[in-house]
Amino acid sequence: MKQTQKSGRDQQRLTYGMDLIEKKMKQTQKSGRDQQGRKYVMDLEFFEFSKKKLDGPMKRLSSMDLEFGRNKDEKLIIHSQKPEKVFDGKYLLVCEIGRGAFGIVYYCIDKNTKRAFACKYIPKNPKHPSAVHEISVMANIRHPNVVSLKDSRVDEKSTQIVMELCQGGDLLNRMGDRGLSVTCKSLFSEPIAAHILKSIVEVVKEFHEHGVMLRDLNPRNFVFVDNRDNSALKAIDFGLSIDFKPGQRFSYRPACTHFLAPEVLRQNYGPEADIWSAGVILYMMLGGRFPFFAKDAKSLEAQIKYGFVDRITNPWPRVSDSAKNLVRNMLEVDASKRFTAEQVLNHPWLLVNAKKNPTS
Ligand SMILES: Nc1ncnc2c1ncn2[C@@H]1O[C@H](COP(=O)(O)OP(=O)(O)OP(=O)(O)O)[C@@H](O)[C@H]1O
Repeated sequence: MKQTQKSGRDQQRLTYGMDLIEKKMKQTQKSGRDQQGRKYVMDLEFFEFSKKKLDGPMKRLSSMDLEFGRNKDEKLIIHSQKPEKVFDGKYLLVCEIGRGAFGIVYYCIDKNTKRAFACKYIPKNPKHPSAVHEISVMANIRHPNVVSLKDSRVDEKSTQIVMELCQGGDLLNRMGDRGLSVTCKSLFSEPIAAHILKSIVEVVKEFHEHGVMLRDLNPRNFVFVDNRDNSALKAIDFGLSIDFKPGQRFSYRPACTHFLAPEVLRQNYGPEADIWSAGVILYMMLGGRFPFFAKDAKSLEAQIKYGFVDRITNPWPRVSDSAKNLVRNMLEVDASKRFTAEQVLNHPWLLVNAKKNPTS
């Protein structure tokens, strides 16, 4: 009896893991957008299946592999080793769900409560000493649009962060699904764009009130809780965030150039730069493409510093004047004249549209 229950549970886990991988692979195939060459790893040993029981799933996985594997980096990897234990085995790492420059994020299960979470595993890296800051930011800033911290641990080898699991993909993927840079259409209706912008700028406001600048505000760092159109949006990844005092200036330049404010490129900036990055996201949602785009990094930087954004050609004639006004005030080259988070949240376009049903 016990055995039957156990294998039923294992089967459920396996089905879940397979679905997750298949979904991820389909997304990647559909958008063809895995420039980072991410590998999706499922730890089959975790399921404690006997060789015989694994035969079926293995066949299925390897056929998917053959179908999918156009180049080596996109291949599905079947892992035969258990990932490193986290929290002395308090959590089970099921499979990888994301990977950034510094950390690997796993789908994990709390063995006691059986609830699912995301666990970010950051190997010790002398070039990235701020993992502890990331934990303190998550512990101090509790907000409905900020992914919540469940557990954290720092040891001599790594930093481990267990947090709320968001399964709706990131904002950049969602924009890609809706034709970012492919169609000359707005990616979202104005009410949906307003709901998304409100969530983002609420996060900026909360951070700035806590004296923390996000610095790495871009659509990859906002994830949806689920796949619904009106899903809640949550900020993740605070590895580059930094505490600031009023008037303090910074010079460190993050990598994500498309979202950087002109003053960040000049390496002399303060928290106003977060609003510029949110303005770039608003522009993309309404305009269907990046506001600044160039073949090489040098011309891209020149465009950003000059700050001209097209609000005339398609789809802009169909976008409301009020929305265009907000875009202009967020993408203001002069940081001292740029809207603050408070001003964005009180802009008539946001107030009116964020009240509307987001599925409209
Ligand atoms: N709470 C979460 N729920 C679901 N997926 C998540 C969660 N946190 C992170 N991810 C996924 O893992 C990926 C990597 O996470 P994250 O951006 O925090 O790592 P990083 O190493 O700090 O990245 P970066 O290169 O941007 O510094 C994200 O892009 C996202 O797809």
